[in-house]
Amino acid sequence: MDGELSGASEVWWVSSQGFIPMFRTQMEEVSILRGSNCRAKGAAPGLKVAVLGASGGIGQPLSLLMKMNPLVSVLHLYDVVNTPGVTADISHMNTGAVVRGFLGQPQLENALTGMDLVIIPAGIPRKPGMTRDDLFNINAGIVRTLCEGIAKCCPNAIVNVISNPVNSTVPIAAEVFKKAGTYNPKRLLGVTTLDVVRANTFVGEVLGLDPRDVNVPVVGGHAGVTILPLLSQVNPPCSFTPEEISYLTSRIQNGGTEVVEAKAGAGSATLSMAYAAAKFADACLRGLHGDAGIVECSYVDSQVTELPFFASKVLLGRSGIEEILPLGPLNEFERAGLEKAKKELSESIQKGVSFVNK
Ligand SMILES: NC(=O)C1=CN([C@@H]2O[C@H](COP(=O)(O)OP(=O)(O)OC[C@H]3O[C@@H](n4cnc5c(N)ncnc54)[C@H](O)[C@@H]3O)[C@@H](O)[C@H]2O)C=CC1
Ligand SMILES: O=C([O-])CC(=O)C(=O)O
Repeated sequence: MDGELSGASEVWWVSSQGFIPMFRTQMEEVSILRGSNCRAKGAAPGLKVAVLGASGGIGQPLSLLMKMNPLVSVLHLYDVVNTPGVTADISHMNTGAVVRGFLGQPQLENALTGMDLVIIPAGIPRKPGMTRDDLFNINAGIVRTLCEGIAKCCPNAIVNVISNPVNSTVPIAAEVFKKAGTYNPKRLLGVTTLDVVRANTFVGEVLGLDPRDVNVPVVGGHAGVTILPLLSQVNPPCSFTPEEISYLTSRIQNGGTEVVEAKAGAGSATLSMAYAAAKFADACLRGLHGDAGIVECSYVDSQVTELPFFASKVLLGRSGIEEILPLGPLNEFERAGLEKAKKELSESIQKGVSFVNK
C-alpha cells in the first residue's frame, strides 16, 4: 500500500508550484482514509531518467515505456505544455519509478538536476512534402536551449537526441557542450534505432523470418540517402536478389516519409519511434548498469569515416560508448551508397556546427 503512494507523495513536495494543490488534495484524501498515518517513500535505487518533450506524440508513449522499465527509479517529464496531466496519468501506473512533472522553461533546471539519462524528443515533426532539414529552423534552437540546461545541471548524463534533423541536432548538442566545457563524446548519442527496427521488420517480411530474429546494421545518418542499410551484413546471413536490395534499401530510407504521408498532416512516426527510443534507452541503461556486450547502432562522434559524426554499431557500457565498431566489409552497392551519404551528412553536420558558432 505504501508503494502505491510513493509516486504521488514525491510529486507533492518536490515538483512545480502548479502541481501542489492537486497532489496535496490526493494526499489529504488518502491520509483521511488511512487515519493520517501514511508515510511518503523515496525512490528505490536505480537510474534517473528525464524525457524532454514528454507531452508530445513520441514523448507520451515513450514516457509510458520508461515508467515500465525496471532499471528506472525516477522519471522526470518535462515539456512546455500539458505535463501536469501526462504526469498525473503515468504516475498511477503501479511500477517502481517515481514520476515528477515539470512545466516550462523556469522548471527545466529542476527537471534535469541529478539525471543519469536525458532523452530529447522535443520539437516539431514533419508534414507531407517536408524534409527533415526543413525542421532545422525551429528544432535547432529547441535542442540548443535544452542542451544548455543539461550542461549546467547534469553534465555527466547520457544524452539521447531524437529531435530532427538528427544529422544536425547531434552536432548542435556537441557544440553546446564544447562551449560549456562539458563535452564528453562517449555520452552523446543520436537515436537512429527506428531505422534498424524498420530494416529488421522489412527484411523479416522478405525472408519470411520473425523480425525479432533479424539484425540489420544501418549506418550513416538519419535522413534519406544518409540512411544506409548494410544488407550484406544481415544476421542471420542471407542473400538477396538485386530487386530485393533495391526495394529494401528504398523502403528503409523512406520509412519516415511513408508514415508522414499516411498520417497526412497529423505528424510523423510516434508509436514505432517511442518503441525504438525505449529500446535504445534501455540499452544505454543496461550499459550504465554494467551489463556486458550491448551493441546498438547510433549516430555519434566518430572516426569510422573522415566525417566528425557518423552512425554505426557502438558498444555501450558504464561510461556510455565504450567502443565504436568498424563498418566491416561493404559491397560495391554499399560503397556507392556510402559516398552519397557522406556528401549529404557533411553539409548537415556543418550546418549544425555553424548554428551554434555563428
Ligand atoms: N530520431 C528519429 O528516428 C525520429 C525523430 N522524430 C522527431 O522527434 C521530434 C518530436 O516528434 P513528435 O513527438 O511527433 O512531435 P510532437 O509535436 O507531437 O511533440 C513534440 C513535443 O515537444 C514539445 N516542445 C516543443 N518545444 C519544446 C521545448 N523548448 N522544450 C520542451 N519541449 C518542447 C512540444 O510541446 C510537444 O509536446 C520531431 O522533431 C520529429 O521529427 C520523429 C520520429 C523519429
Ligand atoms: O520521418 C520523419 O520525419 C520522422 C523520422 O525521423 C522517422 O520516422 O524516421
